[in-house]
Amino acid sequence: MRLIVIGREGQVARALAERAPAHSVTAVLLGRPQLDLADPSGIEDLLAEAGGDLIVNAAAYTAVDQAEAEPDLANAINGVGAGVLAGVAASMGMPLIHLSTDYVFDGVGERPYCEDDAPHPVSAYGSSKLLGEQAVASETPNYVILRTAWVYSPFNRNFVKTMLRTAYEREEIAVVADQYGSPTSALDIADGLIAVGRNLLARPDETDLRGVFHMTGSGFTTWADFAAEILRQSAHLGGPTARVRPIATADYPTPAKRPTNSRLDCSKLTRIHGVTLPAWQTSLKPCVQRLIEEAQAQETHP
Ligand SMILES: NC(=O)C1=CN([C@@H]2O[C@H](COP(=O)(O)OP(=O)(O)OC[C@H]3O[C@@H](n4cnc5c(N)ncnc54)[C@H](OP(=O)(O)O)[C@@H]3O)[C@@H](O)[C@H]2O)C=CC1
Ligand SMILES: Cc1cn([C@H]2C[C@H](O)[C@@H](COP(=O)(O)OP(=O)(O)O[C@H]3O[C@@H](C)C(=O)[C@@H](O)[C@H]3O)O2)c(=O)[nH]c1=O
Ligand SMILES: [Mg+2]
Repeated sequence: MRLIVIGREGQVARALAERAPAHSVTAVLLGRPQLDLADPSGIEDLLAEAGGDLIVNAAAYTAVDQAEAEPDLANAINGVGAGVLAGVAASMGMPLIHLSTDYVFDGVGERPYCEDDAPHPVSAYGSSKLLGEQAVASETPNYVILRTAWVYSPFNRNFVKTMLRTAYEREEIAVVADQYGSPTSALDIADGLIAVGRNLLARPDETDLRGVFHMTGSGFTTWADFAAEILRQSAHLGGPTARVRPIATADYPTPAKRPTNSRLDCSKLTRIHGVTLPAWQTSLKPCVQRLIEEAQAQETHP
């Protein structure tokens, strides 16, 4: 299986590149400046040149707060750009796996969200990602949208890296304790996505395998408890640590509103694709260890 992955430096893109060989998969990564989703002319030529069995859209405008100030750019990349890519996938006869987010929901509901619950984004980023879902579904029937959440990895920017970096500088970190969700390792997403991709290629006419699926790490937590676990594991491994002070969302004002309940019900993915991601705490450990080792290596060999 040969994957064409859009997004070169992103967490999921880099995780796919790292995990592909273990699955005997080839991942070809395309990104800016050659391929810009905000300027989708010429995408078809680039994809034809890359050659592949399946397209993965792992590129997105992901700066949640910044998106409030530039919603048009977020919509162009996450909405229009995603749709153009889906149209190209359709015309080339390839399935598309597109990544989406828990932030398409308002988070007001009390239980984990299912795939057919009505989306209702409360941020510009969430709205742009919902536009993308709708654009993908209108361009091709041969798609899987994987909604994931709270993604972390050794790559790019994410909450785990922010907490470890902050712990080097401070003794206490205030973190919101009233938003619930599931931290998800980009490396686990890569493993799960490759399994989904194999199913799509093996059974090209099976409509049940297509559509929207939720895919997060197993179990739920809050950002504050996630932070506490990151710093507990770090301390245990000889890395930086800090106290976590649980605070309310109201005490951490941000430009973008986040859902209170970001929990996603992932049972459809288990049932239809046979994919279940590990418990969030299990996958966190090797990531924290790797980040600490990378930081230590940099200190010793500057
Ligand atoms: N991060 C998270 O917590 C979550 C992410 N998701 C979704 O998962 C997917 C992957 O996210 P993640 O790996 O974390 O993303 P990252 O923020 O790590 O990376 C995003 C990638 O998109 C690329 N990109 C941005 N704009 C464009 C553009 N105009 N044209 C081409 N490429 C562009 C960036 O390129 P460059 O390197 O050039 O900037 C970068 O490589 C996205 O769809 C995201 O919405 C869903 C839930 C949670
Ligand atoms: C850094 C920091 C954040 N927070 C809060 C803010 C926010 O509510 C929460 C997480 O902060 P972040 O900036 O990482 O959150 P955010 O960028 O909103 O993360 C989101 O990114 C997009 C791309 C997604 O799709 C979502 O699934 C989600 O992962 O923690 C604190 O309370 N204290 C802190 O020191
Ligand atoms: Mg952020």
